[in-house]
Amino acid sequence: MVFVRTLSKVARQVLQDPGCGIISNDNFHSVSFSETDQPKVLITGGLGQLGVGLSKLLSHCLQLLVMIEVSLLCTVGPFVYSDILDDKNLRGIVMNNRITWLVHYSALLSAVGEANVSLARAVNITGLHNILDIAAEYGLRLFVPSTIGAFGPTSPRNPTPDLCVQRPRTIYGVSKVHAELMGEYYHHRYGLDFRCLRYPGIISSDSQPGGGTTDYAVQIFHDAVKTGKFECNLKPDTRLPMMYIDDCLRATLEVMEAPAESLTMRTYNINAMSFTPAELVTEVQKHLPDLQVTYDIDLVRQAIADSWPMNFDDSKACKDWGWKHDYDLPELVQTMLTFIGSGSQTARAN
Ligand SMILES: NC(=O)C1=CN([C@@H]2O[C@H](COP(=O)(O)OP(=O)(O)OC[C@H]3O[C@@H](n4cnc5c(N)ncnc54)[C@H](O)[C@@H]3O)[C@@H](O)[C@H]2O)C=CC1
Ligand SMILES: CC(=O)[C@H](N)C(=O)O
Repeated sequence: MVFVRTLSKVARQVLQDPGCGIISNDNFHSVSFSETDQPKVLITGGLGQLGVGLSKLLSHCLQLLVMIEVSLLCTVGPFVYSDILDDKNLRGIVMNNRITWLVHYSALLSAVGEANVSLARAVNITGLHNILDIAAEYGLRLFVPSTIGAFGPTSPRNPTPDLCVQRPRTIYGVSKVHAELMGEYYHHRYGLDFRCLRYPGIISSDSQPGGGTTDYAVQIFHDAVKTGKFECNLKPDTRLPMMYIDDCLRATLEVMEAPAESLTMRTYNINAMSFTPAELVTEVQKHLPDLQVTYDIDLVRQAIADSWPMNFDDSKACKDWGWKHDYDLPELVQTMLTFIGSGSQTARAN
């Protein structure tokens, strides 16, 4: 049970250092975070792929976790309805819940962003402006994820370093470069405690992917288990950096907890593995040899993928705050099939 392993790792950390995770309403006095206060975490985009993962993880350690969503459905934790564009409402949520850490996951991903540029611009850019202002005003520690999508065809692709040309060709990528730069600007200008990781494509079993270019690497597991057939929308030799969600969430908590003096930058690449659809199929077929795979290329997604990094250089994250991934491709596939396989058996039994 790999997920449990990650949970217990975080739980262990929390027990050893009460300042790093447990929330107590009793001893909370200030809205500004200090090393002795315990964080109260607000997650925006709480029902997305990453928000579900992080809120599940933190709900085991934290007594208060607030999530913001555009819909009223709720899985875990206290839950607040709000549009990221409604800055007045956001301010009220932060103030009333005495939030100290904000994890800003609300966004439109790369493929859906291209299908609705004006909405992506509003959510990813105006939404970010709201979050930055509120975080600066209330002295919050702010995490905003960036992505491999923040690079473009003129960036070095194999490997892609932290600092290089960034000229993405999607509204998603443009909004993420904007987020990196605005966060760093607010840090230098106003002292905002802004922290940002560039995630690879994230793979998880307990929610559906939200309209990205790397979605195929999640969908294959669901289709392989349910139907034994998978139609891939990227070419078989398209190489992209990927990461299992447990590694991604652990990296996020580690960078949030890192002492400020250990951070020589505010935006870091993180890396785990890098594979093509063909390599992923081969690994899945080691467990499900009857899996049939066909290719029907989505031209929009393919063009995006061809402009993204093939390998990510995360040496700065390793050096500054000790980042190290746990999952490589074989463990990822084994874990995904175990979770999705057992989930579908339970569903069939019910
Ligand atoms: N999943 C991945 O592979 C990667 C994700 N990221 C970043 O991580 C973050 C979370 O990604 P995912 O969870 O995969 O995305 P997702 O698409 O699964 O979830 C995004 C969430 O944002 C919410 N949202 C959209 N419009 C909103 C609005 N107006 N107000 C409030 N909430 C709104 C959606 O309801 C959804 O729950 C995003 O910022 C994304 O750019 C970065 C790199 C890779
Ligand atoms: C890598 C990402 O940022 C996301 N999964 C997408 O494909 O848009």
